[in-house]
Formats: sequence, structure tokens, C-alpha cells
Amino acid sequence: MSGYSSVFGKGLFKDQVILVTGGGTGIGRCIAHELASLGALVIIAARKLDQLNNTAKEIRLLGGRCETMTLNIRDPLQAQDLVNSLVAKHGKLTGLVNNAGGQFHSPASKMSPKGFATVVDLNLMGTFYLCKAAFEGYMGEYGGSIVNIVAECRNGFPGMVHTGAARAGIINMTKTLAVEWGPYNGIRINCVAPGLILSSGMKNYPEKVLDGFLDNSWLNPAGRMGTESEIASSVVFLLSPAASYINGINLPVDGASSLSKGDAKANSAHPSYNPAGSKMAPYIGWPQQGGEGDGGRGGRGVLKELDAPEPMMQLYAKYKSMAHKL
Ligand SMILES: CCC/C=C/C(=O)SCCNC(=O)CCNC(=O)[C@H](O)C(C)(C)COP(=O)([O-])OP(=O)([O-])OC[C@H]1O[C@@H](n2cnc3c(N)ncnc32)[C@H](O)[C@@H]1OP(=O)([O-])[O-]
Ligand SMILES: NC(=O)C1=CN([C@@H]2O[C@H](COP(=O)(O)OP(=O)(O)OC[C@H]3O[C@@H](n4cnc5c(N)ncnc54)[C@H](OP(=O)(O)O)[C@@H]3O)[C@@H](O)[C@H]2O)C=CC1
Repeated sequence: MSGYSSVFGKGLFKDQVILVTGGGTGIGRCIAHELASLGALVIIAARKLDQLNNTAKEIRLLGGRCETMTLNIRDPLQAQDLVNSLVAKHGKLTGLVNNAGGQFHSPASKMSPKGFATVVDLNLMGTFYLCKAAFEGYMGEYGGSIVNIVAECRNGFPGMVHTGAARAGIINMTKTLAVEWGPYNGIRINCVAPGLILSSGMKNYPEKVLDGFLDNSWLNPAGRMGTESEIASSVVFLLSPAASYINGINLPVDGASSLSKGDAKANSAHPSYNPAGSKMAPYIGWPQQGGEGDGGRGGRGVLKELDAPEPMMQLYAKYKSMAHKL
């Protein structure tokens, strides 16, 4: 152990109040766990209170601090009220993770105007409402850090034109807000763009679409899908003082899928096909239950690390066996 003082330590966010939208499930739940394990008071907000309460309970059992609030991000007044009431209660809002969002799969030619508008409303408008509420309710005066979860969409988003347009809009909005809001006590705002991630969000898709994702899953330089922890750790970095000179960027966390030219039809004929699977070890942040890394919390019941469709649970088991040992 060197005497160097890294910002990454258990107390990294101990004085912080951080709001995570969609924090009851999937990637948002994992982000909430990561932030709480680093000392933050985490407020998780979404529409379904039961999911939020389950996650808050897990976090508290592990010794973290977490509260829940109901929120529909598509309603600007709800966004404003939520920020105002949490600032009134806790005195601050130092971080915001705009993670809530989603879409459905459909070719553009079959998509109705209402379907397109719904997804733009949810992702682009919803993210704007929360950013604006955070700015007006606290950060405009005192500063803070925002991370917007988007989706990797460098080459468009075939099969999900609505979300590609909405996420590209968020990435551009983030650049503007970084420039307009940076001077207000140093607000930083950045994006994280997940590639294909093993998460509960995959339960939203029909089997045929999931099969397509699985066919594609190895077609990137990592040779695998990503884990929720790999998104959460990127969010932690961008929220932390380690990223204090990073503002207005979009960080793809996608195993370089945005740079590769995977051909879903090629599979075993593909020149880079490796029958043994990926050699790029994943990062998985969940404590080993009752084992090394659990910090002696083994008796507290089993945390369900992932809640995804069965074939993805199988992939996860494989990834766990090859994960970085921490
Ligand atoms: C590579 C992949 C990587 C990404 C992975 C993830 O993000 S994982 C995370 C995944 N997690 C999530 O996505 C979670 C969040 N997702 C959601 O809440 C929904 O998917 C939502 C975004 C559609 C909003 O729902 P809502 O209840 O607010 O909306 P609504 O029900 O009132 O519909 C409005 C209009 O949309 C249309 N339309 C809707 N569905 C379909 C469809 N299947 N088919 C066709 N069209 C559809 C339809 O036009 C409908 O109007 P209609 O015909 O009724 O007059
Ligand atoms: N998994 C993946 O491969 C990828 C995911 N992403 C994005 O990452 C984010 C998290 O996804 P993931 O965890 O996989 O999926 P989930 O479906 O588990 O998460 C979506 C979350 O958003 C919340 N949410 C949805 N609509 C609203 C709303 N109107 N108001 C408030 N909350 C809402 C949901 O809670 P509730 O229903 O209770 O409101 C849920 O907790 C999403 O934005 C997703 O699109 C991007 C690229 C790839």
C-alpha cells in the first residue's frame, strides 16, 4: 500500500445527497448501491414505489443510506416538486443521475408518430425537466454534478429510431448545459452511453428481439455484453472529484461496439469469432455473499444481483466466473 491519497475510498460521497431516477431496478439500482457504498445519501425515484422500497431496503441492510420518492419524469411539475422537497428536507442536492428511460423495438417504417413522440418525451424531455429542476432548486446556486444515462448511438439506432434521436438530443443538450451552467459554481454535466448491458431492462423485450441481442452480444472487441456494475462505476467516476475537469462529454461504456462493425448474420463464420468466448474480464461490484468482499455481512440474506431473462442470467453466471477478483 502506498501513501498516495486516492479519491476512491469508502467516504468518497459521504457529504453528498444524490438523486438517481429509475433507481429501483436494473442499472439504476446498481448505481444506487455503488453510491451508497461510497457514503452518499441516495434518493431513488420512479413510478413504482414497491420496486424502489425493495432496493432501499437492500441498501439499508448493507449499511447504506437510501430514501425513496415517487416520480414520473415526464411531468415537469413533479420533477420540480421532488427536487424542492428533497432540498427542503436534506438541505442540498449535490448529484443527479438521470437514468430513468427506455423504449420499445420497432422498425421506423412501422412506428406511429405517437410511439416516436412518447419515447422522445420520456427520454429527452424527462431528462431536461430533471436537469432544469436540479438547476433551479439547488445547483444553480451551489453547484453539483449531473450524469445522464443515454444509449450508445454513434451510428444511429436501427430498430429504435426514437431512442436514437432522443439520446442524441440528450448528448447535445449536455454539451450546451456544460457551457451554460459550468460558470454557476461549477456545475458539471456528462453522459454515460451504455452498449448492450445485462440488466432487468431486457425483460421489456419480446423473445425474438432478445434473441437478436444475444446473437449480437459477442460482436464487439470485448466479445461480451456489459454488466450493470460497469455502468455504475463509470457514473461514480464522472460524479467524483477525479473527473473535476471533465464537463460536457459522452462516455461510451460499450466494449467498443460503437467502433466495430459486427454483422449479426455472420456468427461462427465471422473472422473474429472465438468459440471459447470473451477474454475481457468484466467488473462486477456486488459483494460476494458471505465470502471475500462481503465485509462480513454474509448473514443478511441473499442479494439478487441481476433480474434478467433466463438466457441472460446464464450469460451472467458465465461472466461472474471470469470477473476481476477484487
Ligand atoms: C440495444 C438495446 C439497448 C437498450 C436497452 C434498454 O434500454 S433496456 C431498458 C428498457 N426499459 C424500458 O424501456 C422501460 C421504460 N419503457 C416504457 O415505459 C415503455 O416502453 C414506453 C417507453 C413505450 C412508455 O410507455 P407508456 O406506457 O408511457 O406509453 P404507452 O403504452 O401509452 O404507449 C404510447 C405509444 O407508444 C407506442 N408503443 C408503446 N409500446 C409499443 C410497442 N411495444 N410496440 C409498438 N409501439 C409501442 C404506441 O404508439 C403507443 O400508443 P398507443 O398505440 O397505445 O395509442
Ligand atoms: N440495459 C441496456 O442494455 C441499456 C440500457 N440503457 C438505458 O439505461 C437506463 C436503465 O435501463 P435498465 O436498468 O436496463 O432498464 P429498466 O427498465 O430496469 O430501468 C428503467 C427504469 O426507469 C424507470 N422509469 C421508466 N419510465 C419512467 C418514468 N416515466 N418516470 C420515472 N421513472 C421511469 C423505471 O421505473 P418505473 O417503471 O417504476 O417508473 C425503471 O426503474 C434506461 O434509460 C435504459 O434505456 C441504455 C442502453 C442499453
